[in-house]
Amino acid sequence: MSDAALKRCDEVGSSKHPLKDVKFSYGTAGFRTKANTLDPIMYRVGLMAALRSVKFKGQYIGVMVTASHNPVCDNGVKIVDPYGDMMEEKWESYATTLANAPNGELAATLQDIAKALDLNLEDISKAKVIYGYDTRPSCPELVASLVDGFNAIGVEVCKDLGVVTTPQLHFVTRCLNDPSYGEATLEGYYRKIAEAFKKIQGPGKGPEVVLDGANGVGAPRTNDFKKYVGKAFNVTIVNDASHKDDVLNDSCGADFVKVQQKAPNNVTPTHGVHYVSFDGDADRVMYYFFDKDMKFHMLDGDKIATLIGGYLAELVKDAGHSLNLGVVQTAYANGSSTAYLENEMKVPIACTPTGVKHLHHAAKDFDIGVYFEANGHGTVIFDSKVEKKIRDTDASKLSASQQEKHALLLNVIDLINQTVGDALSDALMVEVVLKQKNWTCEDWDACYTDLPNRQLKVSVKDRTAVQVTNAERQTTAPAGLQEAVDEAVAKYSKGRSFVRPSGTEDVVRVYAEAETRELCDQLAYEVAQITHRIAGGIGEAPSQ
Ligand SMILES: CC(=O)N[C@H]1[C@@H](OP(=O)(O)O)O[C@H](CO)[C@@H](O)[C@@H]1O
Ligand SMILES: [Mg+2]
Repeated sequence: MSDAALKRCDEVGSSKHPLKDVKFSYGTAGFRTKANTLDPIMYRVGLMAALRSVKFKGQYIGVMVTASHNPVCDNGVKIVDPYGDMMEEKWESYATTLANAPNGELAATLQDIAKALDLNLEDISKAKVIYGYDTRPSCPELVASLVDGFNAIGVEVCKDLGVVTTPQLHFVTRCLNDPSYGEATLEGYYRKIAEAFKKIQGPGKGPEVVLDGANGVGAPRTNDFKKYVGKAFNVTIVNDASHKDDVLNDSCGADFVKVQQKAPNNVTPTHGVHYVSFDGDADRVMYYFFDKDMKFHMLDGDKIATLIGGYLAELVKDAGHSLNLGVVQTAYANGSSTAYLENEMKVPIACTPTGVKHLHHAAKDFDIGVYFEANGHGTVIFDSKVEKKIRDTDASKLSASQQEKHALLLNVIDLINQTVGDALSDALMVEVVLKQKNWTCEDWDACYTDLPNRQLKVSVKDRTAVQVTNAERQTTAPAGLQEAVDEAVAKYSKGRSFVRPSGTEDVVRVYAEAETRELCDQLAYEVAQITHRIAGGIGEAPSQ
C-alpha cells in the first residue's frame, strides 16, 4: 500500500466520514449503537476488514451490517473470519482503537496496528471482502460508508451479498474460502439445506409451522427458501413487514417472545401448530405452542439444545460411532435445563460468558459441541477430524440399522449451519428431531419444566463499574454487590440470580429464577434494587 493510498484513507475519513465525539467499542456483537452515529465507524470497519484479510493472506473476510433484535433506529456491524467464525477476540481491541482514532490519524493508526500485528500493508492489494446487510432503512447509507472504506484502502475484491440473514453471510464467507463446505452463493445455501431436509423428511407434507419473521430479513429469505424445500417445510410466514405499520422487532421476534414470555403480534393460537420466531437478522430462534386450553408454552434455546443434543447423542451411537458430545450454555440457561442435561442426559456441560463467540469457542472442545444461548442463538459444530472420520466411514462394514442411521447422520450434518447460529437451519433441525421421535411440542416440552425466570434492566452511571467472574455468574465489583445478591438469593427456594453489564446496551442486566413465578419476580426486583443502590443506579430504582 503506497503512502498516497494511506493518505487517501485519512483524507476520505476526515472529509466524508469524520468522527464526532462518541466513544465506540467492539463488543459482544461488534459495534452496535444508534444508526445515526455509525457512519465514521462503518468507514473504519472497511479499513479493518481489509487488514484482517491481509492477516489471512487474502482470504475473504465477511462484514455484516445489522443490529439484530435491537430497535429499528439502531444499527451495527461485525466482522466475520474466513471460516465463518466471529472475528478473533484479540483483534477486538485493535478494531476499537481504529474506530476511535482521531480524524487525521487514521493512516498512523493503521500503520501502528499493522506493525503490532506484523502485517505488511503492501498486501492490502490482495485483500478480499464480502458484505451483507439486514432490512433496516439505515443500511444503504451505512453500507456506502463501509464500501468507501474498502475503496480508500484499496481491497482487491469487494463482493456485495445484498440483503441477507447473518448466518447466510457467515455461510457464504466460509464457502468462498472453503468450497468443500458448499457453493458460495445464496442459492448454494438454500440448496444444501433444502436437499438435506427433504432427504430426511421424505416426500410427505410436514406439520404446520407458523413463522414470525420479526418484520426483518428472515421473512423474505425464508420465502426464497420455500421454493427449494417444497411442502416438506409446511410454513406460513407472519410479521413479514408486508403491512405499512409493521416495524422491525416491534411486538414480535425471538427476543420479544423470550423476554415477554408471550406470543408475538399477528399469531392466532391454534393447538397442534408449531410456532417459530426469528430475530431481526435470523440468527436466533424461539419455538412455542398453545396447549388444548390455548395456554402459551415457550420452547427456548435451552429446550432446543436438549432436544437436538439428546437426539444427536442417540443418532451417533446408533450409527456405530463413539464420540464425545457436550453442551455449552451460559449463566442464562434455566437451572432445570442444566439439571436435565446433567442428571438425565448425562452429557458434559460447559458454561461460558454471554456471547456466541464464547460458546462457539468452548464447543470446539468436544467432538460434537451443541451450543445455545437461552435466547435461541446456537448451533452444533463437529470437530473437523471427527466429521471427516464420519464421512469416510466404510458403510458396508456397518449393520443394516447402523447404515440407515449413518446415512441420516450425514444429512443431519449437511442440514446444520456450523458457521454460526442460524434460525432457519435450527428450526429445520427441530422439525427433523420431532418427526424422527414422533413427538409433538407437548412431548418435547415435557422433558423438563423450566423454573420461572425473569430478566430486568438497571440503568447505572457507568456499567463498566460492574465487573464479573466465573462465567459472569458473580460480580467482583463494586464492593459489596455480590454479598448483597447472595444474601437475597439465600432467602428464596431454588433461587438463583446474577448481575452483569450488557455488552450491547447501556444497562446492567439482572437475571433471577426461583421455584414459583411470584418468588422469582420478587427476587428479580430485590436484586435489581440492590444493583441500583450499590452500582450507581440512575433514575428510579426498578419496582414491581
Ligand atoms: C441476555 C441476552 O439475551 N443477551 C444477549 C445480548 O447480549 P448482552 O451482552 O446481554 O447485551 O445480545 C447478544 C448479541 O446478540 C447475545 O449474544 C446475548 O445473548
Ligand atoms: Mg441476532
